Amino acid sequence: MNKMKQTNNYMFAGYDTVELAKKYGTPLYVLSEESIRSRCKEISTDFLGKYENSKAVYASKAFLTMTMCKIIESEGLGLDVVSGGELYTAIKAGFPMDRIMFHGNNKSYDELEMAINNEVGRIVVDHIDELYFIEEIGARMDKTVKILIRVAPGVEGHTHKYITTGQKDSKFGIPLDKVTIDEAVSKAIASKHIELMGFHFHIGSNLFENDSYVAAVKTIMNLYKRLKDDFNFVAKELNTGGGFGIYYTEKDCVKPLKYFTDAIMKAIYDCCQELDLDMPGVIIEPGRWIVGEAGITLYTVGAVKEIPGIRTYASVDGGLPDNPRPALYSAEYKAVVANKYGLKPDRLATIAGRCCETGDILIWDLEVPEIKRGDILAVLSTGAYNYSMANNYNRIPRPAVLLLSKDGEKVIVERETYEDLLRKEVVPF
Ligand SMILES: Cc1ncc(COP(=O)(O)O)c(C=O)c1O
Ligand SMILES: N[C@@H](CCCC[NH3+])C(=O)O
Repeated sequence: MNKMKQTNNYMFAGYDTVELAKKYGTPLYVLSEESIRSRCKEISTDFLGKYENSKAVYASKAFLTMTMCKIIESEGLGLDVVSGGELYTAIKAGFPMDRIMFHGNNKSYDELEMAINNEVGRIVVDHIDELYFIEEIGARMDKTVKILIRVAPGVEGHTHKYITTGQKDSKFGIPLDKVTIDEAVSKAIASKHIELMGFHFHIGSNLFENDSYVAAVKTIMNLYKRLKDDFNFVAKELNTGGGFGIYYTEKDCVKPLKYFTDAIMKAIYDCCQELDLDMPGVIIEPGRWIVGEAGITLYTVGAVKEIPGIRTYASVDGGLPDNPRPALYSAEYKAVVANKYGLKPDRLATIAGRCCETGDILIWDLEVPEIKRGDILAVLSTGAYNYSMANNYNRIPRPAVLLLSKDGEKVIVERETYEDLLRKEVVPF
């Protein structure tokens, strides 16, 4: 760590990123432990501490390692997992199973068995078949399983269409029509091995407005009222999902957590008053909001190609394999030339990834100072859905993950090697 040195180098979490690139190589995912923890603390003060019976679970799909489980555990949050692999990571990290929320639109029977055997806190049922599976497994293991039912509330989040989930025409959740809901609820309440705690919705990801949350809350609270009248069923919980947007570029009009959570809580409270219902315990599930801005990715610039009168491409030593988001969702990022941080940007460069894929462009028309081979580029806000969505396209090994804190720097995931790429191969002749 070198806080005092006069340098043009970009500092992140108190560390000189150019030194980090030299020491650990590139591409390199770098995470600030303090930033992650400070987001968790904001959840504690502005949501958990403010509203009785509230819970927050971190959506681990955004970024999950055993170290992350430890951080989340120590901050008092729960964990949303969507697969046996995510659950296994949590188990291996010793994460308290009663704080796990197990999701998934197509959980396998084996995954449900694994979840029930490990006594996860809640299973979020996404399809009516799961109720039959849970009942059967619960009976066999002699356990009662607490569940929520996920519904698609028929609300569209304003975000990329690949990351909206709350609309009626969605693969997620049980359709909200009366026949289907009534079948699910009667099955759940009749079961000796299921305890229905309430419902769940998740509208979409990277949202900047609270209106769709409020609309979804109203829909579900009206459902709670109807279920109370028709089944004498009182929902104890409501899980309103995650999806709070973060800062990627100047275009993003970021709001504090409480902009979302206060609106959600007010809408629930108002509905309870109006419909004569008890306040349910409310759960939120942020992923990106906790870890997204806490991460950056460092690259080394290689080939710089100027096409006169058209554009300059600066290719880096990573791209689509460590960050598929621009190719998948046209996601936009900001970046700085880390070794020239003090210099005024006076030209444009398009940051290209190294894959054999025309669409492997990380950033179009980034404002930069002179950029050349050997420069270090820091792409910002890459903490969420970068490492977790990384792949080995073109047989490119995945980068290491470095965690920075006041106590020092720690490699929490080692860089993959070429041998790792061959590890599961079997040559039959
Ligand atoms: C069920 C569920 N909860 C929470 C999240 C977390 O989303 P985000 O990372 O946008 O907060 C997701 C992903 O969109 C999700 O599918
Ligand atoms: N992978 C998406 C987010 C998906 C959220 C999960 N439902 C992204 O990178 O933006």
